[in-house]
Amino acid sequence: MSNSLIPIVDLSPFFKEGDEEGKKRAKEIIGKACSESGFFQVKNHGVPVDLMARALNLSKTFFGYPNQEKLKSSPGIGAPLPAGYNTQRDHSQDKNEYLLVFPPGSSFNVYPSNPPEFREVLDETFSYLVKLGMLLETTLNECMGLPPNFLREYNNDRSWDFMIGLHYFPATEAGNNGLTPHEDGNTVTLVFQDEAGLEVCKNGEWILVTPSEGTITVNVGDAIQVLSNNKMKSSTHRVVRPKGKSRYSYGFFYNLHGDKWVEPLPQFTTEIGEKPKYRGFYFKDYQKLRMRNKTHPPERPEDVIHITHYAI
Ligand SMILES: O=C(O)CCC(=O)C(=O)O
Ligand SMILES: [Fe+2]
Repeated sequence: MSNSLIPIVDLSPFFKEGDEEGKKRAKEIIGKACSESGFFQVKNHGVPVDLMARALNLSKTFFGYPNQEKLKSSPGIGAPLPAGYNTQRDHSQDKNEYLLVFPPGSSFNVYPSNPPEFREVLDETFSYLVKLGMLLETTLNECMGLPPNFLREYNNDRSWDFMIGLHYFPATEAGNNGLTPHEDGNTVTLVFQDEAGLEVCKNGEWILVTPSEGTITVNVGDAIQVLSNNKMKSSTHRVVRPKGKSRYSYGFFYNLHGDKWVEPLPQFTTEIGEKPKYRGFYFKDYQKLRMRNKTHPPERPEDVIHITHYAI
């Protein structure tokens, strides 16, 4: 396993005037990656590298606290997803604990009060990742050949974006699963990690994403796959826990507001004479079904809800 199959895209041309050639090159790599595996990495992405390192270090400190302290930030009710500190149920195959936050200022958020600077760093990291999500969405818009700003205008409400700080327990004799193979439901996910463990499926093979400082991995989610009628691929990935050490990561989910209607766009169906491969749905219904997979894991794996639930 190696990650030479996962392209690393230099985004610096998007942060300076004039480098049209550099932008074009980056877009070509991104377009190809999104239509093949739905997965690539980015560097020079505008998110300060030292901020990413601080966020990882602070989450290490937080998850190292006794449960009593962590449980002080247990989720309230009413949010689309449980904001705050969460553990997996004992029988869950996913062996991690996590802290979930919505955008800075969201009334759903339940921040830990310790370590004291954690809240500010979470908010700052979130704000940078939103900007990166927007840049990648604009790039995808172009790769998909959509009218300028189409995705930006469709996905114009940022209140359902969320970020999770994850702590995976070290692998044991009993198993090394961290997260079972899955696709993300949203539009675009950004991940950074301190230890290897994230693997992506390409042509039926699992490829390890080796962490390198300052690099962010990007994967396309189900919403883009549906809108593009499968032109873009929602990446299948999993997390394998390393032996003898904990693993920390952040996942940022550039999302859709729950009231958005998701269905294959005419550009990928009627306008080119192709049948839609999915029926339409409200995003909140899909997100709820996916959350239920976690809170009430079905006994039979075939009963876990995936995007195929809406396939025609
Ligand atoms: O922890 C990671 O590296 C990936 C997390 C992930 O895939 C997810 O939360 O959906
Ligand atoms: Fe994921």
